[in-house]
Amino acid sequence: MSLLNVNDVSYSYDGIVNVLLDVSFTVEEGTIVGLVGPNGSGKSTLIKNIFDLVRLQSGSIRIGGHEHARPEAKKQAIYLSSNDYLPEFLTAREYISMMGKLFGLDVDHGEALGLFRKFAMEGRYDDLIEDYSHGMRKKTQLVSALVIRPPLLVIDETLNGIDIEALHLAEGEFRKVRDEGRSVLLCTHDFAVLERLADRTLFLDLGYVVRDEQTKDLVEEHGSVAAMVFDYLETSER
Ligand SMILES: Nc1ncnc2c1ncn2[C@@H]1O[C@H](COP(=O)(O)OP(=O)(O)OP(=O)(O)O)[C@@H](O)[C@H]1O
Repeated sequence: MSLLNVNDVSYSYDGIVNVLLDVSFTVEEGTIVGLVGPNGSGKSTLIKNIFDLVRLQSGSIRIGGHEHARPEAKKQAIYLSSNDYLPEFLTAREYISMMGKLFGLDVDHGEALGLFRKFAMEGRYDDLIEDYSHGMRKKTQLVSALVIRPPLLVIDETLNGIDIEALHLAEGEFRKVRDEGRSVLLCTHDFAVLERLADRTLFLDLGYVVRDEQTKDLVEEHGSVAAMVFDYLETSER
C-alpha cells in the first residue's frame, strides 16, 4: 500500500512562476525514498505541500489513504524540518511529551531515555533545550520521531550537523523503521547517505520530477547518485 500518494501537484508562491510542476510519486510501505535536487528545486515546497503548511493549489495528496489536510492524515506522518527550532523553555522530556500528545499518545519515556543514551545525550533529558547544542537539538527531533513511531517520517536535512557516530546510529534506526513496514522520505544533499539507505531516489529539478528510480539502478547506470546529478546538469537544457 502507498503511505504517501502525491498526484499532479503544482505550486506557485506568486501566481506567476511555478515552483512545482505536476509532481507525482508514491512512497510505499516499508521503503526509504531519497529526495534530492539542487538548491531551489522545490524540495521544501513539496514537503510543505505534503504537510499542509501551504495551501494545496492543484493536484492531490493522500497520507495513509487519507486526504492530506484531514486530521487522520496528520497522525500518519511526522515532519522533521531542516532547522533546529525547538521550544527552548521546555526540557526534552516536556517537548517529547508535547509532541506525543499532538499524535494522541503517551510516549514511552523509558524508550526516549534509552535513545538519549544511545545518541550520547545521557543525563540531559531533563535539561532545558535552551542549553542544548545544535546537534543535540537535531538528535532530540529525531528521538521524538522515533518514539512517536508514525507510519511515515519525512526528514528535511535533519541529519545535517549531527556527528558521524550519531549519523550511523540514525541510519540503523531508519532501517528498523523500514523493517517494521513503516517508511521514510529523506530529503538530503548527502548522496553517500542516500546510497547507503534509500531504496528509491527521487530527483527534482526546477519543480519537475526528473528521475524516480531504484537507487541501485541509478548507481549502476551512472556510478553514483552524485554522478547522475552531474550528468543531468551537464547535459540537460534546463
Ligand atoms: N515563502 C516563499 N515565497 C516565495 N518564494 C519562495 C518561498 N519559499 C521558497 N520560495 C522559492 O521557491 C523555490 C523553491 O524553494 P524550496 O525552498 O522549495 O527549494 P529547495 O529545493 O528546498 O532548496 P534548498 O536545497 O536550497 O533547501 C525557490 O526559488 C525559492 O526562492
